[in-house]
Amino acid sequence: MVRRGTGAEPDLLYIDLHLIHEVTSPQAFDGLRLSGRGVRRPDLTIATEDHNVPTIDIELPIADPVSRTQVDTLRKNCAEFGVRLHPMGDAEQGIVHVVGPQLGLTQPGTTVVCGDSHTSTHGAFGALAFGIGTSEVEHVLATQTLPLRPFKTMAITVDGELPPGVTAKDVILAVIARIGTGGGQGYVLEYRGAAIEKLSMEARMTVCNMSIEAGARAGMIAPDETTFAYLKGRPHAPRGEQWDAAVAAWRALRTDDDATFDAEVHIDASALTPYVTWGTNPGQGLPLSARVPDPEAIGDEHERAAAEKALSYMDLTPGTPLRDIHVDTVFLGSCTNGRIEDLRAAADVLRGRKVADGVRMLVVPGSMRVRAAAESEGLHQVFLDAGAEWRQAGCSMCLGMNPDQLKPGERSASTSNRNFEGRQGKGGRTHLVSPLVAAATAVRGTLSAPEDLPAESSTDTGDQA
Ligand SMILES: CC(C)[C@H](C(=O)O)[C@@H](O)C(=O)O
Ligand code: SF4
Repeated sequence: MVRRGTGAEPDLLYIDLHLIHEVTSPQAFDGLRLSGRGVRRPDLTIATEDHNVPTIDIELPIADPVSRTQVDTLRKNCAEFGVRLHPMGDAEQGIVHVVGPQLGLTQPGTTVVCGDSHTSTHGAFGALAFGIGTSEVEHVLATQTLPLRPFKTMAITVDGELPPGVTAKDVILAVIARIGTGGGQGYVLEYRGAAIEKLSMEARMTVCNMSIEAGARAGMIAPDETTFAYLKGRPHAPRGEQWDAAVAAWRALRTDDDATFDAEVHIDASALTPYVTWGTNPGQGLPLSARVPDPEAIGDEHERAAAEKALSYMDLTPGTPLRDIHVDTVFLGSCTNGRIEDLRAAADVLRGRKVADGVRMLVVPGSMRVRAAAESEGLHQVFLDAGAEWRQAGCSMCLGMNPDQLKPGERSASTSNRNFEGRQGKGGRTHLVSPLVAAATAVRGTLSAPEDLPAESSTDTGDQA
């Protein structure tokens, strides 16, 4: 089979959607200014403030001078170059990877880029979506194109049915534990199989979001009825006849049944259980029912050394049941798990229960729209009644570029995607978990699944009616 573009020259891709945030755009705009260029397609470019924004007191000026400068610079750049911006407090503001899909901007068959590694999220729609560096951001701003060499292809087939309580987050943590943080390098991953087809769009985004944590630039899922139903009626989705034509074209995008891949991985969904990470990269994960691994038992020298280093940073002893690990912080949010279904799942666990003494739980919706939806369903009240904090939208403690950080030595259960050393604050320790595990952990104070919780002590006698 001859593959187009395998020669020395890269292909030149036209970019259908360019997402921008405050962290990776300032030098790109500076570059445009220096060379006297404008933004080629402001209509295909959209910006939001997410990384540096505080999640409380957002009506006040940003206290941290670095964050304030980042956000002010984005505002100035967007005004000068005519780029649509959703600033802090705006009804459409939020994490860039939550905002694009919810506006219906992310569509099947399109090319989506952003100066952000988790752009892979948008692949859930059957888009080719990947993160780019700041010089590439400048290139796309100036030309709306990007030179690119083809990737290798990897099929990740998740067959069977997920057991109750096992979520998209557990699927992707299990995938990364299997193939490793370098396993996807050079590949675009296609997630397929019965268990993937059954996932909602939000769950598919959770899976594709973490493709980058397996080393892949992008991950995708074939568009289907679930995709079309999600998109229909969204502000930027096609309408009327254009909608019908679009759906007809999108239906043709699926991978052929007889397609071959450069690599294949098979996972049996029915064998999966809730997953948590014990180490300092997203591949260092195990079923919640397991124990902290013993580096001595790891054959591969490299992996053994990495495990030793990780356990020392995480202050964990081999053999400790993962369920016995105490946390002091629970973070529910991020572009991995900060959508309305994630909040609903966690609220279902927390309803009628309390966050354990000594545990702080932060609930940070992925966007202002998610926040509004949660409030209209009363979820915020469930979180507040349980003793959690209900915040404004942004990246928040996913990486702590705002005041939401772990203190040195603090330990979190976090629904985000990276557990690197210091990721959530200098000296902080992170266990990556699903929203269900996050909520149950908040109640028990140690890493837990909802099934570990005693039945709700309901005071509702049902005689009010
Ligand atoms: C700040 C940004 C460049 C970074 C990324 O590329 O992913 C961030 O979003 C992250 O999650 O670490
Ligand atoms: S939520 Fe986290 S992973 Fe997502 S864009 Fe923000 S910092 Fe990056």
